[in-house]
Amino acid sequence: MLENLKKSLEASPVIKKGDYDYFVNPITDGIPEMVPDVLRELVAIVKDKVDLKDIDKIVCIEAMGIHLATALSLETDIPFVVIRKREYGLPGETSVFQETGYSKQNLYINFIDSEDNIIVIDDVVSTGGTLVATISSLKERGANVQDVIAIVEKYEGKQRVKNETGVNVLTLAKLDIIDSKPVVDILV
Ligand SMILES: O=P(O)(O)OC[C@H]1O[C@H](OP(=O)(O)OP(=O)(O)O)[C@H](O)[C@@H]1O
Ligand SMILES: Nc1nc2[nH]cnc2c(=O)[nH]1
Repeated sequence: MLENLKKSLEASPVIKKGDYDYFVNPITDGIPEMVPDVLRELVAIVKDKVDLKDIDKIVCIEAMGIHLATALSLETDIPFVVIRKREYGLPGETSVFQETGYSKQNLYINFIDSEDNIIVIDDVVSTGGTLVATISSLKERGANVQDVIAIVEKYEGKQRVKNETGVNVLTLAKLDIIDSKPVVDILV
């Protein structure tokens, strides 16, 4: 299963962001072009693995969670909300400090209500900084974070998310960068 995803991840160029090895792939960057069949296959697996019947909202993180949430929303008719990198200053907005292996910035949460039953979908969990901060913030708002999905797991971030939030992230592929080359295992 997911042979196309494996091939695509293995073909990812690796660039440097400071000391950080950053892989470039359609799922995580939108370049090279995303093949619709791969996206369909990912959504089919998420639908199969996650109980979506009581989910009020799919929540994704700008930018590279948006195409995943869109595809899942079209397949399930569940609405989605984007955690943005832009501040709106709307009533009820909360900010989250996001730190990755190569960046630091604020994210802004709007229109996720107390008691909303949500799933979070993102492209990659690496250091876990993004998901730890967003899951904690969503819980503080009173949302019930039923499931969290990241298509690719890199480094030890998934374990960090588990340790710091208690949430198990569903990941479909593990990618390590060894000698500047991606090494990939499919997990489902
Ligand atoms: O586990 P972490 O180390 O926190 O890394 C994961 C995050 O890094 C990327 O986001 P980025 O802020 O680069 O934004 P993008 O989606 O716009 O590429 C990715 O989309 C994840 O949200
Ligand atoms: N595309 C991409 N996104 C990331 N987010 C965190 N690490 C990475 C990475 O290596 N590549």
